[in-house]
Amino acid sequence: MTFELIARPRRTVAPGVVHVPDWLDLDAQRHLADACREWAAAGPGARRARLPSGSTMTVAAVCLGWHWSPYRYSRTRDDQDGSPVLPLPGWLRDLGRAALRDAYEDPHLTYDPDVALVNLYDGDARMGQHQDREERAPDPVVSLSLGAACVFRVGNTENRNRPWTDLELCSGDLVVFGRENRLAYHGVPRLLPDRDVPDLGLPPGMRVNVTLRVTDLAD
Ligand SMILES: O=C(O)CCC(=O)C(=O)O
Ligand SMILES: [Fe+2]
Repeated sequence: MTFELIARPRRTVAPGVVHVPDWLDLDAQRHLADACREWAAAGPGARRARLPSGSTMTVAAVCLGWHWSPYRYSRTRDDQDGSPVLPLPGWLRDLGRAALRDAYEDPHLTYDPDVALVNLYDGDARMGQHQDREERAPDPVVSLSLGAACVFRVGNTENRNRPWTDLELCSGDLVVFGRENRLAYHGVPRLLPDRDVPDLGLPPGMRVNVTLRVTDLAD
């Protein structure tokens, strides 16, 4: 298997939006992928959420800390069997804080995410342009990608349309979006299944994305 020989540079895509390629080394990717596999298999498992329009998302997801279903958070898996949401482990919160500090190049930033969404993409799965706006806190979103590469589209804060910037996210990449672009529309228009992928024990062609956020909600 061949890998990129030329390092991809870190990039500030827009104010508050930073892409750090290869932020997770291979061991860290394997550790996170193993955990995602366990979360996706626990209890009622990952599910493709139903949208208010009646259609079903093509991405399957499992949540930690708070259960997100379109378009609200709850402590129980309300669109599944009603069981309690899985806990958000401290090590993942710490990983998110380290990611944010690296992306924003400020080792003193505080960041206490209380929710993680684990998204599982395969085949034709995609995610339309949307805002992450069910959170009460203004803190950034931290996104970690594993497995198959994809196009990640970062748009503007006004609407789903242009201007936008398309990034290629590969396994181990970090994206942070916050500050004046915390509410930027974003999405995943397609996977890039032809790219080389490190062996993380994921099914062939699968992409996993973990986003950490601060809802600041109370029970
Ligand atoms: O899969 C991604 O990279 C983005 C996921 C996302 O936007 C979300 O979970 O709200
Ligand atoms: Fe999102």
